Amino acid sequence: MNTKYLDLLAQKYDSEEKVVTEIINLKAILNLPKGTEHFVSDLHGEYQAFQHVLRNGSGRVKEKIRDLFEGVLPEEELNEFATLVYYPEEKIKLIKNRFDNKEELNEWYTLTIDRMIKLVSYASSKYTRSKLRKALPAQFVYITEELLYKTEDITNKESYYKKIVQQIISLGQADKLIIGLAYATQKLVVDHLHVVGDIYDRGPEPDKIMETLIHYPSVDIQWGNHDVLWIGAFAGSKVCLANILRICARYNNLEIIEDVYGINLRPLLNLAEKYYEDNPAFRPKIQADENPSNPEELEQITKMHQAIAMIQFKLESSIIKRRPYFNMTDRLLLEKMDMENEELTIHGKTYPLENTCFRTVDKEHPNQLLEEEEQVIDKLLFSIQHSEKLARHMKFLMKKGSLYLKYNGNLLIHGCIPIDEEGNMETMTIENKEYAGRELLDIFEHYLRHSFAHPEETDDLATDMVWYLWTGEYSSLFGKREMTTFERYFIKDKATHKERKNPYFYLREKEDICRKILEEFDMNPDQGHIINGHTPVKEIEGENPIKANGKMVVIDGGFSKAYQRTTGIAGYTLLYNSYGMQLVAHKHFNSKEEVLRDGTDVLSVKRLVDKELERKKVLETNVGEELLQEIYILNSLMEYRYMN
Ligand SMILES: O=P(O)(O)OC[C@H]1O[C@](O)(COP(=O)(O)O)[C@@H](O)[C@@H]1O
Ligand SMILES: [Mn+2]
Repeated sequence: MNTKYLDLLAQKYDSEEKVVTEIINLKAILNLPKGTEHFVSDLHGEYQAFQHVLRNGSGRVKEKIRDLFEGVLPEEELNEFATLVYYPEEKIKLIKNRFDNKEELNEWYTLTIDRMIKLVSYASSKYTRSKLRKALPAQFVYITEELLYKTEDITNKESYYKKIVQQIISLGQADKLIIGLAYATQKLVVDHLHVVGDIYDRGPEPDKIMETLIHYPSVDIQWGNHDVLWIGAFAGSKVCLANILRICARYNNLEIIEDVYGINLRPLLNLAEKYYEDNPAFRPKIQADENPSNPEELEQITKMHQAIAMIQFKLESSIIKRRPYFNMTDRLLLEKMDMENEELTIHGKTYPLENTCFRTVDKEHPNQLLEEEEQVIDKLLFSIQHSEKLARHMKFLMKKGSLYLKYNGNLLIHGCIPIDEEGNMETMTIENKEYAGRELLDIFEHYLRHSFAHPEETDDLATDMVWYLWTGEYSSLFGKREMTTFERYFIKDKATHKERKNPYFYLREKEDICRKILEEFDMNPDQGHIINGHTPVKEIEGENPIKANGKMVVIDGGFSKAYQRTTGIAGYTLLYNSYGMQLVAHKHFNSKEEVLRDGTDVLSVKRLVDKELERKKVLETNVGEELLQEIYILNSLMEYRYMN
């Protein structure tokens, strides 16, 4: 091994003891049970629901509480205690209101601190002391450790500990300690978070989800089609930009653009006011439980929605033309339609067009942007590329994200692996070279990263490719033959709205197909699973999220409120701990306030995906591999520095 490197390392480990201690520490960690992985997907801006799932660890917190206190505490108190762990600040306030005097409150403090200490101690039992210490509230590490010893039954010290707790209470620190311990529990029940795509679009607060992820100790992201749309917009793709604005208008979420990311929509509004009117097809979808905006505002949004949709359709045409191998010429709908008679022929059938808004479309050159439209989209692009907050969020998406991930033997991917009816990898020719399977995904990712690194390029292949990932036939994120956005706005007949799915979506029910895909990615098909998001599992219709004899798990049950009617539940999440995998189905989440008030929890049916015969250790995980490498290096340092 390079001695320069070892010399450098010796600055950190400057004594024999330090090296030895670290080696022993790492070896000990290798033999601990593997940490719990938590998988979520398709969050779609639903920050509150996501927070809830994070805070309850998909039911892990409740499970630990049950293990400790079931039969000891009545159900109501169990629930109340669980809620305290999820939302400690708010719950403490509510509980405190209940007491008439200090004595009662102090009694509650004493009891609660004791329970919290038991819970933290139990939740940390499979981790090292050092890990526990990191999870504890910094200012209370020493005190908490003292209290934790108590649970190891040193009864003659009883009064000493009572004193500590009393001191904490009388010094006014009890709230802080309880809050700190609650968060420590949340941190301890989950070791690593995987977000299997689609953080953005439809719901109101994707930015807050991003902030949460940025501050989360251990996380990775597999990009979803909606996420790459945002990345594309930031990386210079005007058509991706038009799409994100269109979706925000459609879901009445333009605040994200204006207020959160600070993008000025005035130019778009001016254009919209000039050319568009109210139009039922472009009124935003408003959830029944949300306050509708005032009528004037709704009309403005409806107009902007049309303005940006038309810009999108025009911009798409230029890409389709300059990239013949995207194989999308049948999507050149603006030139295919008969403007005079307001008709469009698709797959040999002619349909009337309704709710049209084609005032900016020139019959001779239907794909041509008006100069005004061009100026608007340029201004918007400038503005979006100069949003500091968006830059921070997009950089994080790039840093922690990838198109697919191999992690602890499983293959995580948002959408699909494009295959044909026989289950063979589909081939796409890009610049005269053929790509399929894993190579295709790798080249997609290569282009996406290139585009991100060159935001000044707006119509090179890499930038166009990001849009292809959003909507192309062989995109591993989209997985459908075409996106029928145009038809959904302008054609009544729902048959034209259907988007034909890649055969992957029915073939993934078969074990041999899943095994083949795992092999394509050099993974062990006996051990591995494929974990997908992207397509809502319709529990209502009896669809099973566990497919292919357990080789395939689909965890999109729809955090997105807009989709809960079709799924019947509010999302699946997956847990993978040392005992195996568990799928958790979440019931509809209304609000944090409801949980706080009623102690109701969106709890969670479990189904076993897989059960390890022997408890899995850190040694057998990705982290374990890294630790082994570290041990190897430390051993080299030991020999080089201290053993001769
Ligand atoms: O429900 P909306 O807003 O019409 O969006 C539908 C579009 O969203 C998509 O389903 C993609 O979004 P998902 O990744 O969430 O499925 C497209 O296939 C479809 O055209
Ligand atoms: Mn998706």
